[in-house]
Amino acid sequence: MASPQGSRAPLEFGGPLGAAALMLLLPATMFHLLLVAHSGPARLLGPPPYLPGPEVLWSPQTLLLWLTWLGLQAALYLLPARKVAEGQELKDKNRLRYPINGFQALVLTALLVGLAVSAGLPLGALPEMLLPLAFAATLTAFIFSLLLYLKALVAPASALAPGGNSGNPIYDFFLGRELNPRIWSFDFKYFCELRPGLIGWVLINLALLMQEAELRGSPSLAMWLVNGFQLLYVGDALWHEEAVLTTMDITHDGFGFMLAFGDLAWVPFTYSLQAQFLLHHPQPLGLPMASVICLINAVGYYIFRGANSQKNTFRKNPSDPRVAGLETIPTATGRQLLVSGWWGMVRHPNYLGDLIMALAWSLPCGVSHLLPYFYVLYFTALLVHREARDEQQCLRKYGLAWHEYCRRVPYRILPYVY
Ligand SMILES: NC(=O)C1=CN([C@@H]2O[C@H](COP(=O)(O)OP(=O)(O)OC[C@H]3O[C@@H](n4cnc5c(N)ncnc54)[C@H](OP(=O)(O)O)[C@@H]3O)[C@@H](O)[C@H]2O)C=CC1
Ligand SMILES: CC(C)CCC[C@@H](C)[C@H]1CC=C2C3=C(CC[C@@]21C)[C@@]1(C)CC[C@H](O)C[C@@H]1CC3
Repeated sequence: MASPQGSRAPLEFGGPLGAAALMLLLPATMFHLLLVAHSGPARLLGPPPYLPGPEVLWSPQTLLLWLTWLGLQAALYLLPARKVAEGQELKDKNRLRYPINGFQALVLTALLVGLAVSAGLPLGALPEMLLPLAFAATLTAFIFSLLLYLKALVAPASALAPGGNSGNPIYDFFLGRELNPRIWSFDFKYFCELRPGLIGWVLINLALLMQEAELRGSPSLAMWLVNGFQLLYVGDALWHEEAVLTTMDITHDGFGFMLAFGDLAWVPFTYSLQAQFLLHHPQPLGLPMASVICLINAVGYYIFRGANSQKNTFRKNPSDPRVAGLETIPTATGRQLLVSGWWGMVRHPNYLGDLIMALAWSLPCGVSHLLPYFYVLYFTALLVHREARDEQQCLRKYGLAWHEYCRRVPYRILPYVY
């Protein structure tokens, strides 16, 4: 099958073999983490304490709960939005429209959960259901990716993604064939990227905090910090929801197993690992250390938000007074590249800020275990790989101008190191 660009796009993620391995490895890693976080020794690299049987993983009630959650988030997505944004220009010169109501969905979910808890909903029971819930999410991701793959068979060539159309079914199933699969105006990829997984993550964190309060009389300082930091991160992502429309996930990658599993299962069940760890392995944390950790998170957030906002403002309106004074490099596409400000320090200052925050989320868990640092390790690998993919795409887009940018700003993420 020809790629939509006419010539075949180079294979990523190790081709079909790499894709097949990742489809097994990613769910296995997620279940391993969920099991190990509960166990006494909590060894990241050790064997899981036990292998759960089908009776532990599978429960129709949990599947129903998970589908209700997806249904609730879909209903909130369909509510009137404060704004409707246009996406990047597509190959057929059209632009898709996206509702900007993610933050509203977060607030409404919080209100609904608050009401349900005050009416007696035992949210503290959620941590006991993480394994079957993660199984339901993984199953949903597999079935959903299969339906997306089939849907792409009848999609016009102009709707296909540049990457996920190699002709190898395993690779294409993993990467995703259609760029923006939709039914009417409901955009599946955009919905999944920001709603059920991200909001589910903070809900799981909250349930872990409530369970800790039940067990120990009150939540620990470490648990408060992890909850607060990650709520800030998710709230920020939903507040700046429009920015996701320019990420490679929306503009370049198809919607397949990688993103469906990543969004629906990986994010809520592994990104909540620190809070899971703290519930079962309470860590003493004094105020001086907590203040240092808050400072680290604040520095990370300052860089992350400063860099993202500077680029978004510049891309929307280069004459905006907040960015008009910055030095730029012209490119043959007519777009410019910032070469001073945050984007003149390293080529991915937003990744640096994100990584500093990742560290701050793990530090409240102490230094006795490696497990809570899984996120830092995984995230470093993800961002290094993502940065390399982005470089390739920028090189294709901007050619010589990108070479000039790399010459002027030689470091990728960490000044003078990488
Ligand atoms: N928590 C998580 O799991 C994850 C978090 N993230 C976070 O999401 C955010 C978005 O990340 P991501 O989509 O990867 O990438 P970026 O937001 O960094 O966007 C990269 C794009 O920015 C533009 N760009 C690059 N350099 C310049 C420059 N000097 N001047 C102007 N524009 C430039 C290019 O696109 P163009 O020129 O076309 O505008 C490039 O393709 C980041 O903050 C990241 O940390 C990302 C992945 C996972
Ligand atoms: C399962 C694999 C390991 C890969 C999964 C990748 C996904 C988990 C991530 C791909 C890009 C993402 C982005 C975010 C969350 C993680 C995923 C979905 C954000 C929404 C996180 C908050 C930021 O402010 C914006 C991010 C955009 C990209």
